[in-house]
Amino acid sequence: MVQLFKFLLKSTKAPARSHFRPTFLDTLRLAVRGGHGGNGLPKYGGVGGQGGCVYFVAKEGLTLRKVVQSLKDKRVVASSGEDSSKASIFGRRGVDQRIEVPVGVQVYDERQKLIADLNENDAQCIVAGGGVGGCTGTNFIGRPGENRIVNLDLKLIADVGLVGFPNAGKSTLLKAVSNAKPKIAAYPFTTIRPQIGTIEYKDLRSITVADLPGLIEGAHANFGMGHKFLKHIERTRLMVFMVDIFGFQLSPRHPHRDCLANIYALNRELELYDPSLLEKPSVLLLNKMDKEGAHEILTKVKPIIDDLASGLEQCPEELRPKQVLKFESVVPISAMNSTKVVQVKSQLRRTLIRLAEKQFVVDSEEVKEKLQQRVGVVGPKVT
Ligand SMILES: Nc1nc2c(ncn2[C@@H]2O[C@H](COP(=O)(O)OP(=O)(O)OP(=O)(O)O)[C@@H](O)[C@H]2O)c(=O)[nH]1
Repeated sequence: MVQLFKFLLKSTKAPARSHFRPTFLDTLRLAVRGGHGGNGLPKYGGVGGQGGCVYFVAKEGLTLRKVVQSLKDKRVVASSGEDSSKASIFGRRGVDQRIEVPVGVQVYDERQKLIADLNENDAQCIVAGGGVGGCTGTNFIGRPGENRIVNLDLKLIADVGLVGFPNAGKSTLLKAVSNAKPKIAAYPFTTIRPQIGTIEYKDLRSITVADLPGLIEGAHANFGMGHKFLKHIERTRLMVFMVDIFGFQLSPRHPHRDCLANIYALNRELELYDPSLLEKPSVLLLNKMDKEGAHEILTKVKPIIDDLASGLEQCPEELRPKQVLKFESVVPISAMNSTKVVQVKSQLRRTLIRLAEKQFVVDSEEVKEKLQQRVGVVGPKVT
C-alpha cells in the first residue's frame, strides 16, 4: 500500500523543466584532505612515509559538472604514508590524488584567500599537503595531513565576451557567427547561463565568444546575479558591448532607457564592479539597424558615442559613470542580416589581431637600456 502511495505521488510530480536545470556550474565547494603520515619504527630509527597530497590539475575541455560527477560526496582524501618496518626502514609515501579541473578555475580557501589560479592547461597546485611521516622529531608518530574546504570558482576563458542588457540580440549574434545554439526569444533573460561558441574562419583559425546573460542596472551590486556574469568578463581579451539602437525597458515599472543611456549604464556597471575593466579593449555593436527609424537614431547618437565624455551632462545622474569607455570601433549591425554578421566576424578578428600585435610591440629604447644594464659598463657597446 505504502509503495503504491509512493508511486502515485511520484507520478503526479511535474518533471523539472530542462531550461531551468542548473547544467552550468561555475562554483564548487570541495573538502580535501592530505594523507596521514606513516609511523616511524623507534627501534631502528625508522621514518614513516609522508601522506599523499591532493593536487588540482587544469585540463581543457572539462566542466565543473564533470568534476562533481567523478567525485563521491565532494570529498577528496589522499592515502596515508606507510609505517616504517623492519624490512623497510623508510615507509613508502602515500599515493597522491590528482583531481582534474577545468582550465580557468581559481581555488580559494575558506576565508576566500586565493590559493591558485589555474588558467593554463596542465597548470597544477597542491590544495592539501600530506602529513609528515613519524621520525625522531615527531616522536615517531606520523602527522595528519592538511584538511580544508576549498572553493573552486570558474571564470570562462574566451577571446570575446558579449555584454549587454537583456534582449539586445547577443544570442542571435552568437548563433549567427558561431557553432553555438543558444535559446533566442523576444523576452528578457532568455539566456540564463553563459554560453561559449567558436567562430571558425575559412583559414581554419577560430576565436571563442562567450555570450553572457543580460545584465540589469545594479548588476555591480549583484542584482540579477550580476557578479556571477560580470566575473566572466575579466578573462576575455575583448569586450563586445551590444546595445539595442531603440533602447531597452526592463519592465513597465522601470524607465525606458534609450541607446545612449544603455551605453552609459553598462559603462557604470562595469566601473562600479571593477574599474580596471574599463581599460580592457572593447567594441560597441549597435543592433537592430534593420528596423524602421534606426538610421535616424544612429545619426543623432553617433557623435556622442564617439566621444562619450561630451554627452555625460545629458546622461541621467543615476547612470553617469566617472570614467567613460573608449571603444576600438563602433559598428551598427543587424544580428539578423547575414552580410552584417560576416562583417562583424571579420571586424572581431581584425581587432583581436591588432590587440595581439600591440601587446608585442617592443619599445626599442627600453630594450636597449635593459641590455646595457645586463652587459654592464665594461661589456660590448649596445647600439
Ligand atoms: N529586428 C531585429 N530583431 C532582432 C535582432 N537581433 C535580435 N533580435 C530579436 O531580439 C530578441 C532578443 O534577442 P536575443 O538574441 O534573445 O537577445 P539577448 O541579448 O540574447 O537576450 P537575453 O538572453 O535576455 O540576454 C529576439 O526576439 C530576436 O529575434 C536584429 O538584428 N533585428
